[in-house]
Amino acid sequence: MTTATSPEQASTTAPGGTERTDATGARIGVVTFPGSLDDHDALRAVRLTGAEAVPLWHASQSLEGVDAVILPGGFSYGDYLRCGAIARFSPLMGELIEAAGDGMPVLGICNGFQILCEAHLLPGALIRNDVRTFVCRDQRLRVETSDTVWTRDFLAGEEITIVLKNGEGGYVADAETVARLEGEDQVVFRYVGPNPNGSVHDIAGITNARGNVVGLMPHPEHNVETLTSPSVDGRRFFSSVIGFVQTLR
Ligand SMILES: NC(=O)CC[C@H](N)C(=O)O
Repeated sequence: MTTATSPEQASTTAPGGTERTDATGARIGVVTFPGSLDDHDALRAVRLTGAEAVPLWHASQSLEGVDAVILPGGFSYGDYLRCGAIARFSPLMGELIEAAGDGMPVLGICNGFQILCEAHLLPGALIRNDVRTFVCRDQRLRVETSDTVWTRDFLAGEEITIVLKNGEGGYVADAETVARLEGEDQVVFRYVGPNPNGSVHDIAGITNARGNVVGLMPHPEHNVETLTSPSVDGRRFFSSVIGFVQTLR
């Protein structure tokens, strides 16, 4: 356990640890699948914003009492079949689907978003970028709604910069689903400027109807420190959910 008195100080703890920062009392789990890449950055971002970061293993059947869960980016199961198609059947996903149904906050980042779609916690699918190449860039986004547990600390209409890096980021869904997402305020993020991957309606991220499950292709966990990033806009994803968890206490 760290004796840090601020989230900044708490960020000096080693990656992968479970130290409680005591800054907020929130416990946020990050699931590691075989092939996950960004789990350590997600754990670090959680600590940096003042919550306890809890590493969760995909083959476990316990969410260890966490308040919220992040499915991180990467290449789970080597992207075989389709991105996220195998990870969706990991034992922990059964627990996660049940917990999400009960209102637990769940954030899927890139490969995590792909897994959430494969698990039908979010509608639609992610397909190969229309440019047929892996895209990696600082991406301008518009926050379309602050009415989710992961975007409470943003203003609707605000523009932010978050890293985008994927090969299969084209969001698709049938016309009826897209109309429902648009009509029910479930499009959470939209690409600003040239569409980087062919996503329908420039959609970069969506939420379920309840606003507790959010998936997006860009990577907020990489935009939390000025040393490595042109923006720290990613921090507010984590502060949003921490604030939400605190309202439940
Ligand atoms: N950064 C990621 O999570 C990549 C996701 C997936 N492997 C893709 O290339 O689309």
